[in-house]
Amino acid sequence: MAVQSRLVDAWDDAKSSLLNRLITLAMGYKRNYAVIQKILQIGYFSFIMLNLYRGFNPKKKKQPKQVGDIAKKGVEESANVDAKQIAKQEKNVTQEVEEESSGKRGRKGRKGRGPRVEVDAVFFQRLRRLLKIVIPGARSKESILLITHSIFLVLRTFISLYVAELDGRIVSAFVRGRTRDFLKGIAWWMTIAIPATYTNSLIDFLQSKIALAYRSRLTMRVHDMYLTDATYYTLGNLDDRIHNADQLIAVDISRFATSLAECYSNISKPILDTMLYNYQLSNNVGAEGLIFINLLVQGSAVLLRKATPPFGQYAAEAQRLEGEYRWAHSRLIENSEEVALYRGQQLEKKGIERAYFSLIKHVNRVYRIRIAHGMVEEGIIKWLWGSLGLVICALPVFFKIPGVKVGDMGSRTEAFVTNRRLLLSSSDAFGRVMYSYKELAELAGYTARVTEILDTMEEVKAGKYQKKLVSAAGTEENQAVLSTRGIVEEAKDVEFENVPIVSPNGDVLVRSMSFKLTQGQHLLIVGPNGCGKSSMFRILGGLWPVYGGVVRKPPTSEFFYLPQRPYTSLGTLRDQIIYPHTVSEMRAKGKTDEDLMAILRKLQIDHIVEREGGWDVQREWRDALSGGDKQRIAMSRLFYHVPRYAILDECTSAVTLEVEKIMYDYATELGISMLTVSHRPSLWRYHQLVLQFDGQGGYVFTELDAEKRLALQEEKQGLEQKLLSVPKWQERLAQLKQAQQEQKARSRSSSPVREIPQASTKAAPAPVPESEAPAKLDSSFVSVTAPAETKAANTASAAPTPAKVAPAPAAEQPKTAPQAPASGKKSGSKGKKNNK
Ligand SMILES: Nc1ncnc2c1ncn2[C@@H]1O[C@H](COP(=O)(O)OP(=O)(O)OP(=O)(O)O)[C@@H](O)[C@H]1O
Repeated sequence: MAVQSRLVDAWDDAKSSLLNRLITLAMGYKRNYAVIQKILQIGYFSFIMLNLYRGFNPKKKKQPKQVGDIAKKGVEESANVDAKQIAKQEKNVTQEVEEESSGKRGRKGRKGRGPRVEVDAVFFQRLRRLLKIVIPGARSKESILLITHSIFLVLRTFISLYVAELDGRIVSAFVRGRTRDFLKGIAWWMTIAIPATYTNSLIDFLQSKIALAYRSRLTMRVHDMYLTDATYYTLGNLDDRIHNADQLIAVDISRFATSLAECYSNISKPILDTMLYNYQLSNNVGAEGLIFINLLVQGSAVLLRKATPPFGQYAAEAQRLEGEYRWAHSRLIENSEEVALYRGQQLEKKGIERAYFSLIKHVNRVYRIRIAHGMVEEGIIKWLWGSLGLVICALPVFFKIPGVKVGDMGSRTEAFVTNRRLLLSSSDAFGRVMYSYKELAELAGYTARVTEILDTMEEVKAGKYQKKLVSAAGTEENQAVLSTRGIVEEAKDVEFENVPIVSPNGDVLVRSMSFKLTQGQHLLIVGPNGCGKSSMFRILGGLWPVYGGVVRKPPTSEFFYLPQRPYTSLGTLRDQIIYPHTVSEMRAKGKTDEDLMAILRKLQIDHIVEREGGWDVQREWRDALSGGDKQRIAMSRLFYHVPRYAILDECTSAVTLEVEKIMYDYATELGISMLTVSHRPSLWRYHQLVLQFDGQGGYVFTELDAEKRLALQEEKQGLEQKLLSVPKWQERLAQLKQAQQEQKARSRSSSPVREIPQASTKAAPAPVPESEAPAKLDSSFVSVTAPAETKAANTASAAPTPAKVAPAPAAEQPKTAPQAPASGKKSGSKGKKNNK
């Protein structure tokens, strides 16, 4: 019993001491309420700031090997690796490039196999790089716009805070029935509307201006890179990474700029709003409840974030597919004439629709994902957090909060309305921070696309290409060629010294080429299709890399290129002739329209000026001029610029021999050295040197004796024509032999045999010049069957009856063929029948 009573006493003591302590704690809490509130508020805001900071600066994850890394090794460093490794590596690069272009990557990219598109350290690293471009300095136009924009964003938040309080006052005046206060409140409401509406409109305006300014900065930077060093060419021809640079430059940069500008106001303002509204709320309802509810909100936000699909990845993929679809259309427009003449629209339609449906399939998939995600998102943000908010607003009414007065119904209504408005604004702001995660993910997608083009251009400019290589490129011998780089030196003459000709896909067309062309000499380049004739020009023009040896040449400005399909620029007729000069450059050069007219007159195309309506008429010259006109306009460019060297790549294929002669004579007169690719023998006499490719990797560089070569060519053509007749003559010979055998057989079986006098039975051999005869015909051949068409011809011919010895088929019969003497009597039955 005693023990029990002792235990009860001890328990009572403990209870009263705990109670005392709690009372002391509560008293202390009440006494220091203001300080505690401050500490809680500071702790709460520090926590929010830390969370935000961590959100924007995630830990750097170990980066997977990117395609670029592999590619860097692909061509450049592969000399140090054995052939097996190269083949394997090449296969990987090819596979990755193929996957990239066929859009198979999808979420794989997230697992580290492809370019990452996530809101992570890589994204912020890329974004920082782009921000340096779009906001180049603190005093730049963009900074000033951003600061002004930020000021108005803050102003709007303060206006909202004031409006929340005003709203409470108006409702309170209404509940209390105080007409004067109510009207005063309404008057303020109307007054505040003026700065509020102005601020809102200005925020939208400034946001658009910022987006435009970002776009311009980035576009200018990309143009600077894209339109120098022929990057627009190398990007498409020597590298496989960028398939639609036009889409990237024209559309993706714009989307990035808009998204970046939106993200700023959609993230910075809601963050500021959340802080200010929550601060105000914590003053009104106490920091404790707010912290508790915010912890719940933070927890659900983390869940929501985890459940957010990779929208950035989806945005990037959608952009890529948009680009493919657009490209399919632009290809059709570019080649509309060819497609129309082939009636190839059905096939083209299939291709275009394939691109379109790939895009639509992807967009639909994203829409479906968005439904589920949107439901979860709205359920949490709007409904769950909304109800929590209502609980917070009611806290001062149901719980006694130190320092917060709960007055009459009017004050309670005022407090509730104000808090509810604050809470709505706060949850809206927090919701926008949450939604902005999605926008941020999309921004990550655009950032990745824009960074991709910048990175690729930088690498391409530095000579690092990623291209699907031909299988032959993997051989040890070819790798040795691909792994080195040659030297380009400036010189007066053109000289190749042991230079390999290599196509961008690693095909070694000629292992080592050497030749020299001094100024004033003309070089003819011949060889079968695809042997590397134009490739040599591309190396000479600096478009393709030099993989070895030494290229000595004058600067690129000393060369002028005339292709088979001349380029027509946008602009006037004058612009076509002076391209790539501008009119002011033309004037500075001391040239006038009369000079241009003189050039056109020389090329017999001066009538075009009047026909088209003068020098200043603008047209789509590609369609307005015929093929020959375009080639002559291109020639006029040559005579306007008068370069030291002209590269003529089948540039006279559509003009007459007369115009061709005028062009070559005039170019020679002007001292232009010509490097011509042409299969026309008529051009030989203008060249002293010839570079002949054999199409097997070999070549001959020698002097060109046009007369001798033309004679040889003629003889060769004659022989080739004769050789064409050989099979027919052989067939004929076989017929004759067979006829002879039949004749002999018949003569042996018939008795008594009437001897045919030898002289009269001798048929003249077919009238074949000796050189053409495949074999000497036996003179005893008589009365054999002629081919149908010959028989008809013979029947129609005048008497005497033509020989029954069949001549060669009509088409093959030489014009000088003598008539065979008649021998109708000895004709076989078939011959007789025919003669009837
Ligand atoms: N941009 C490119 N990318 C990959 N390969 C290319 C590229 N341009 C040309 N080639 C390849 O290089 C090889 C040589 O091409 P090139 O244009 O020099 O031939 P060519 O001798 O001028 O032929 P043709 O007489 O038909 O014009 C061809 O096999 C071609 O497929």
